[in-house]
Amino acid sequence: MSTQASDAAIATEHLTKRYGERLAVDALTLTVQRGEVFGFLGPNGAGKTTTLAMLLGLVRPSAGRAVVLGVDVAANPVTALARVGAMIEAPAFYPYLSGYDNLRVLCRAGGIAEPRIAEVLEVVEMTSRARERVRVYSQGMKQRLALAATLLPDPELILLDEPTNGLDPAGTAEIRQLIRSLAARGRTIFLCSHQLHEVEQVCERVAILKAGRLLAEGQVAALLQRDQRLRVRIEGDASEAIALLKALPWVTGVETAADHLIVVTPTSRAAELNAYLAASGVPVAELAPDAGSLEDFFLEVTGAP
Ligand SMILES: Nc1ncnc2c1ncn2[C@@H]1O[C@H](COP(=O)(O)OP(=O)(O)OP(=O)(O)O)[C@@H](O)[C@H]1O
Repeated sequence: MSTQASDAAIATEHLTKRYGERLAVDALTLTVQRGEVFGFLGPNGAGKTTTLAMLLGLVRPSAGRAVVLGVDVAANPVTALARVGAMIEAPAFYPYLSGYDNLRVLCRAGGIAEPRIAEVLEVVEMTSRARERVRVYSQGMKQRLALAATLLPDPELILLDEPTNGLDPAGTAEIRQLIRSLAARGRTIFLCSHQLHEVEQVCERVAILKAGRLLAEGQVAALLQRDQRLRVRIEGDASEAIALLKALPWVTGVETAADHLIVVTPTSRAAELNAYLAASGVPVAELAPDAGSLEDFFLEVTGAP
């Protein structure tokens, strides 16, 4: 194992899971650095849950391996997972007990000292509602309590599978804020989600999986080439502008969108491009970096409709 892999929060090497003929995860090699918020994306059936299950030692890989916080999961599951917390399914709490008492049950089962409960309730901002029965909690409050339960043993690495499932926009924003605050406290977050907009807002890096295979991995900004695309709006007919732009050696592409052009060029060229078009008699009505969305990129690489 390389030094880089042993320092990483998660390092998988050719991690593979085969169910009979079906390759659920196909030689996945992935590194998540400590302290990162990493997004793990893919359409239904891509292999995300199977990967999570292998990271948690719940499913045995057919080949390859998973190293979590420097420890091989298959060889030393107890050591590897001691500092890992996971929120995988909709949480099951006792509805007739308070949030606090539910956490107390978990503390007893896990040998965790009770003062820790107040700390995690504070983190998820549930202190004021902790004495109420879970039965009266909203979905968002239940999710926050689930996150509090995940945080009880003070995990260094937190795996979250669709943590905002079933939440309204306000609940989603709260969880997003929580993820940010956990990252600010130095935790590593591995976030599986279909909510591309959400992933884009909290993750520095993402990996996109389809049919078990890694299609793309990298910094969100780099994948979206945010520094490489300018959005240019020309009043009226744009054909002359297109011809002029295509003639420039530092423009590598011009795409026509609904009411504007996307010019593939370093965004640092914006002023130069503006001056060039104006000098050629084509005034520019609007010029801005093009913020492509992760959703567009996702659909592009996964080939979804
Ligand atoms: N226990 C199993 N036995 C057989 N096939 C399985 C098993 N678990 C998963 N699969 C198959 O492996 C593939 C990957 O499934 P997985 O649940 O990991 O995908 P996913 O990305 O989590 O999808 P979703 O977003 O729908 O949860 C799918 O084709 C699935 O049918």
